[in-house]
Amino acid sequence: MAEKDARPTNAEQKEHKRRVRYKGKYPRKFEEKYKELDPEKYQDTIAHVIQKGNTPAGMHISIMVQEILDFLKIQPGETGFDATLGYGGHTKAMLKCLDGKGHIYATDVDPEESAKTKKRLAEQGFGEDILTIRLQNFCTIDEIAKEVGGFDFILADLGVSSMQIDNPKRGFSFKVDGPLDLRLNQEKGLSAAERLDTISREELAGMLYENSDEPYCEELAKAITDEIRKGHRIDTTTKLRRVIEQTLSFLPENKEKKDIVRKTCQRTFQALRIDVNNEFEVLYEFMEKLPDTLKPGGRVAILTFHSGEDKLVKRALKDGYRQGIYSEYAKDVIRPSAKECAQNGRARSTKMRWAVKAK
Ligand SMILES: C[S@@+](CC[C@H](N)C(=O)[O-])C[C@H]1O[C@@H](n2cnc3c(N)ncnc32)[C@H](O)[C@@H]1O
Repeated sequence: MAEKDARPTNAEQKEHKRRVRYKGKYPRKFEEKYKELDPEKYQDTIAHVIQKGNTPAGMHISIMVQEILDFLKIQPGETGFDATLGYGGHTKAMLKCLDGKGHIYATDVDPEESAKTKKRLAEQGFGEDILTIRLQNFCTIDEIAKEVGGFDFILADLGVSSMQIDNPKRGFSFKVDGPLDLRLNQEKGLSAAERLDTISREELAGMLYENSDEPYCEELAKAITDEIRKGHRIDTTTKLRRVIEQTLSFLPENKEKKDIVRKTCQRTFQALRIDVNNEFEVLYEFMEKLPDTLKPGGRVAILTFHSGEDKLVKRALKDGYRQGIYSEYAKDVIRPSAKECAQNGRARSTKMRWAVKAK
């Protein structure tokens, strides 16, 4: 049998209206990812994105959850502290161990994300009877501990959440264009762009070296401060990335160059983020106060994401052990499994350390 002619007839052609331009199956912009931005409502889409090894927009996949729970051994009736609430994934896992008895106090400095997490957890049955969320820096842990009589367990999952990294308005990622902000709380302090406005070449080189071990710190500091002195403000993520690319243009054109540029961008953004949020200062203060906030036999687990953080945590726990404050501490770091790293690329740089307060 001959196939029917699929071409349109003259009449059909006359009626033909121009189709609306096909925008593509997937939203390109962060704000258009409506399904992912409301993850609890679109569970299938979210499961699919996670299964492909990606983190859905507006969500954070908690790292080393089982390893943390195995170490903390949370019992119903205990009182805990989650220093870094974020999306609340770890908080929720720890709350489940309480089985309705006990309490968790959680802090975060991000007003935008912590409000969303508070609402989400309350809707899932974790209201103020069992969970208290404070918009506070974790270095104020001593104030909360004093109020509640100390903690049986503490978790700190340092750094930034995926929601913060993925939101272009926050300026954490060099991969998308946005204001060069990098503050965990955009309502307080100077943005990274404002910090660069007045920084000297020497101070910037020192910041890049101290915060990220940046090998091209001198070249980058010169290029960035020269650009600003010429009146070209570096106030977007793209502008900073371009200066970095230009500074490294002397590198031979080979397959390693792309990787070097990417890593230099990562380190530069990290150094600025550490600086504008005083990350080392507050972590140091937290580690100093930590022993007095733990009850005898209390457990603490800390996840770090770069060598500066890890060194600081390791030293504080080791010193505490030597002084007899901790009865045990992690002499070696615990790493996420290969399976977890394959499923969540953001887990690859994670190191977990722990300690137990002497009785
Ligand atoms: C890696 S995320 C935590 C993710 C969380 N554990 C989860 O499972 O969803 C780190 C969070 O800590 C917060 N944060 C970073 N430094 C902080 C500080 N000094 N005080 C309080 N919160 C802080 C960030 O705003 C971010 O939300």
